[in-house]
Amino acid sequence: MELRIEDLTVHRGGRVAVRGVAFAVPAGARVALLGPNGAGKSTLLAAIAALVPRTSGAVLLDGEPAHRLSRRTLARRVALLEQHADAAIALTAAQIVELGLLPHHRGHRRPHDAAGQARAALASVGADHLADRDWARLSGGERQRVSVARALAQRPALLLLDEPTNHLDIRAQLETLRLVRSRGITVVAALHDLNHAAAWATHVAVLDHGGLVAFGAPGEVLTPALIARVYGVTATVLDHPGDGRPVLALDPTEEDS
Ligand SMILES: Nc1ncnc2c1ncn2[C@@H]1O[C@H](COP(=O)(O)OP(=O)(O)OP(=O)(O)O)[C@@H](O)[C@H]1O
Repeated sequence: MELRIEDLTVHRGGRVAVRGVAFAVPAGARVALLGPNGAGKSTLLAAIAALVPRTSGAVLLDGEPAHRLSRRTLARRVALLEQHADAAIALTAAQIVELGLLPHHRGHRRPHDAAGQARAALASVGADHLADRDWARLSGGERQRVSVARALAQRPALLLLDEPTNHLDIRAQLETLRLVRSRGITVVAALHDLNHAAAWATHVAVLDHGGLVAFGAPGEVLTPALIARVYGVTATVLDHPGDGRPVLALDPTEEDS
């Protein structure tokens, strides 16, 4: 799905959280959404999914304004993995994943192979062993894997991920990013790890105080000057000895250390 964001402004709690953001990516792009805490990443993701109202501007999904689509149509096309999953739900992991199939139900009928689809989605994130466990009793990382499975079970054309590697061990982080890449769908992921962004994304969008301060290919955007300006961190960009992709070595700047 092609994603186009036009001059998008969003208020939260009476303050501007996203300010005049505009960028466009073709179908199949992987966008790493970067920026310090409070920069507006979660708000932008929620606004793309039309879960928070826009103040002005537009989100176009394959050219159609998202705010004109019905909830059900949106849910069939766009999945959002939120940052903080609600733990207080009395369902098993498999039942949580089945919730991802809801937009594809016909009327009130659940697909006949819903359980199989849920198990397959769990298996794809290496979490089939969790299927019958209580969601509320899973560890943070286990819950994160199940949430990714639920989002994939939704079969979206646009996948929005808010810190998808949160709580995951390093292997699970890399596998999760590889898994969503293998789907070939458009993905926008808020990330804090600049090296994950450099290795995984086709495009990088950097937010600061709600505004878009840089957008482009990772190698063009993730410069020491940009990283110092936005994060107050000294970066040295190295070439990965294997494939030459940029690898960032990071240190706090003098005044922040
Ligand atoms: N529900 C809300 N009500 C009021 N203000 C909010 C709400 N959610 C976010 N904000 C404010 O909007 C701004 C952007 O927050 P947002 O969560 O989008 O940032 P973020 O880049 O995702 O941050 P983080 O990296 O810490 O998750 C912040 O100033 C935040 O305090």
